[in-house]
Amino acid sequence: MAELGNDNGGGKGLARIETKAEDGICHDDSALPVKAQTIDELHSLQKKRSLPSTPMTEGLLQGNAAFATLSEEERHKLRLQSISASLASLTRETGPKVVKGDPARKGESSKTSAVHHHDFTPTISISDSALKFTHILYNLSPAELYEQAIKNEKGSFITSTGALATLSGAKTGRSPRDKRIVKDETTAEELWWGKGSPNIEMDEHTFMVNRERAVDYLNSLDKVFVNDQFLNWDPEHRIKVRIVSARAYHSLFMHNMCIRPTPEEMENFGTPDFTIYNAGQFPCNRYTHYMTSSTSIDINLARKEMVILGTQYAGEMKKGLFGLMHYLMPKRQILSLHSGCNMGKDGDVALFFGLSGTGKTTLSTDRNRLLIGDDEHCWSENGISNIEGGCYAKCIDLSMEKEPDIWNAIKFGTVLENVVFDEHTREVDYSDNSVTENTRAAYPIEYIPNAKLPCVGPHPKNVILLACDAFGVLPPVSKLTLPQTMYHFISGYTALVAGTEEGIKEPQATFSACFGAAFIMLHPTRYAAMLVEKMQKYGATAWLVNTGWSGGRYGIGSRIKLSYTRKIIDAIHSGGLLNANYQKTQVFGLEIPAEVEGVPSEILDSANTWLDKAAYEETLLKLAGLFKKNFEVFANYKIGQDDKLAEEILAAGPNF
Ligand SMILES: Nc1ncnc2c1ncn2[C@@H]1O[C@H](COP(=O)(O)OP(=O)(O)O)[C@@H](O)[C@H]1O
Ligand SMILES: C=C(OP(=O)(O)O)C(=O)O
Ligand SMILES: [Ca+2]
Ligand SMILES: [Mn+2]
Repeated sequence: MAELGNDNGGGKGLARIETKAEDGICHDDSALPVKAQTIDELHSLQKKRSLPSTPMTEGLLQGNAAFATLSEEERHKLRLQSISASLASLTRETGPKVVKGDPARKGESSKTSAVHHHDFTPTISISDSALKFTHILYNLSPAELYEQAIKNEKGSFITSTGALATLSGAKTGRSPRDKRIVKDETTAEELWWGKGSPNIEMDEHTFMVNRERAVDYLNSLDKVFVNDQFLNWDPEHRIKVRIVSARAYHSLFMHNMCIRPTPEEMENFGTPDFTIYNAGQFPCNRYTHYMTSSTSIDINLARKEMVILGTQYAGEMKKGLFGLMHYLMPKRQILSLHSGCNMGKDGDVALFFGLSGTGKTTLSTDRNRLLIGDDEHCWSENGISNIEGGCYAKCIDLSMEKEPDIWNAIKFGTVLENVVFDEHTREVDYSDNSVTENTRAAYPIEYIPNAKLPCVGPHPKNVILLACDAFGVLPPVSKLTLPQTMYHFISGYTALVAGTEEGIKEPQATFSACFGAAFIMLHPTRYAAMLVEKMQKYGATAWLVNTGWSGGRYGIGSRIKLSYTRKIIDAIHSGGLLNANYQKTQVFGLEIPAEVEGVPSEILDSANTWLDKAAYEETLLKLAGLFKKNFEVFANYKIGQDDKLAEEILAAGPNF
């Protein structure tokens, strides 16, 4: 065995290999050694502390004047106190002791300012849980949330394009039957209750039982995530929301979906206007009054709180907040809309209404236009504003060719829910529905290259009602009169196919008032009246677009090609379609154009596309009957100021 050296220090170990800088050999050794004395110190050098946020100027602090005079440290302390108060429960009356930062990284954070809340006299005896700390992971960045998710949440992986793949658990869609709204003296008067309404009541006490269950669960954890963010890009009507959740997946989802505050806005956030407690991993107690399953989504408008138990589907949070906006905004004469929205280069704005899966996200994301938002908007005196800061796209069968902008948005920072990927390459197979048909991508709106920032625009020129008609009888496009617009807006029709099992399944007609009955709080006619008033005032034209079947119902015909639908939408935007020759259809009385550039004319009248004419007639009448039956509940309602309008709307439905 060769000798390694000659200065063997008395058998204490291996001899040192001598390297001399001046012999010109070991160049890679010539750099200065690291400054750190220990491994821990070395690791502490890896992460640079974020710069303190920009000094505040007077103007930015309107309404938060008290905050302005405080030092950075005092503001941090106030924030922790506010979070502690958010997490107050019966066992810990003033909230837990909260510490900023990850418990796994003890001593690393230079700002572990804890808030101890035990200088009060407890009215009930302290429990063990009251003595523990809850670590708060406050407004973490996407990178930090990735690390948290991958370390702690099963089913979290990085995909080949850098997105965070997550599993939402047993629930992969919303649970509207498990949603409850607290009925108190005020909401009993204000909200829409009873037949057809999405608002199922619960009492204040039961809400508190569920709230306590959620808060106790969250407080029992070592750490919880807190997001402080905004809703609504209209600065006059911005709402501050706080989301407390147990999963990094939920925190990243809301980071993407709500409006992200700037560092200054974060410093001066103050008290939230509304708080979500997402304890989705933990079930509700089925023995609690009003509960019919282990899932409960509870909204208390008086307390400005929402509690989630028993479902981890993240869309529940975004749509819960949408419900809140449907309550708050009409009080300010602002119309809240379940719609996508985009704007042409010349400033022409279009709204896309439609139920889930009808194409709001797909069609509002358009290479040639600026994206204002894909799902939730407000129409005020100031024009249109997006409520959210991100998009939530369906990804089943997503392809680069058909939807390039959505495809490219699936990168670092994007949450990919319930998709299936190759275990080695981590390439996603968008055609795989093994987990669910409702696979989703949530990304910040700026991931779409032609997003309109800030997400606001002028009053709309076109209002497009989307229906995915699996019966295959509605025409691909028709121009609507104002009463027809109201009729179809209040009806809120779409028909999807029930299941994904083999074999032909009957299409299921769905009627959802205002194209979003699950989220509205007031009677549909209240929103409809506002829509009429605004469309008249600003001269908008409405269109009904069938993004569903043609040539026969589901199982016989086929879905209208996305490329044709896009051509139709192009013709609406350009104004060209206004000049087409129109002809009225039977039964529904819809005005259909003879020609649309780039679309085969024979498909424009659905009757032409069916081989079996008798089956067409029969299916048409069947659907018309379903419309009629659905509208019965609205027949006696007044819309707007004059009675004539209500009559006209009723007459604008199918006639047979
Ligand atoms: N003709 C069409 N028009 C619109 N979408 C279509 C069409 N054909 C197929 N699709 C698919 O339907 C789905 C529409 O979903 P999405 O745009 O997310 O709906 P929403 O945002 O209204 O919930 C997408 O997966 C899209 O690719
Ligand atoms: C998130 C949802 O919205 P949409 O399908 O309309 O995009 C939903 O309805 O659960
Ligand atoms: Ca939606
Ligand atoms: Mn959508």
